[in-house]
Amino acid sequence: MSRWIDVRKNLRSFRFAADGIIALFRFENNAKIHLLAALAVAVAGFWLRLDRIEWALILTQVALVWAAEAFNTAIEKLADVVSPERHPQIKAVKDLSAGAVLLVVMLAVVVGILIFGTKLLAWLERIGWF
Ligand SMILES: Nc1ncnc2c1ncn2[C@@H]1O[C@H](COP(=O)(O)OP(=O)(O)OP(=O)(O)O)[C@@H](O)[C@H]1O
Repeated sequence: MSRWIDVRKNLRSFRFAADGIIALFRFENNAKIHLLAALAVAVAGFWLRLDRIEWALILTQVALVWAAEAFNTAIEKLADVVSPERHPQIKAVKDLSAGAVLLVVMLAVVVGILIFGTKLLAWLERIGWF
């Protein structure tokens, strides 16, 4: 009788997924920028002492941006295999996919401003800037 959960198969899938994440941050320029941005946000988060809910919101935004970038990269690679030559539909597919990343990034910036903006203002007030 086959086992209900094949742990070895799960572990193999996990390794392939990890390979995908490593390739994303190793070879994709935009993903590298998003990684650096997330590191900067983490430093700012520790510096401004975010609370648990704020960390949860920020980390959710980081995850959304990274996941969107990974999906976009996958779609671009698939499109390049399906149609190495230029095609108007491939243009639409790639533009939509890139647009999805831009939407997520723009909303992440808004969330970042909402969270860090008030913290920064409070800090500036504390050090007597106004
Ligand atoms: N096969 C294609 N047919 C039509 N338009 C394309 C095609 N490939 C890319 N484009 C257009 O170019 C934009 C950028 O695509 P992409 O990020 O894949 O870069 P690229 O032009 O293929 O060059 P590179 O792969 O060197 O980055 C897409 O959003 C799309 O507008």
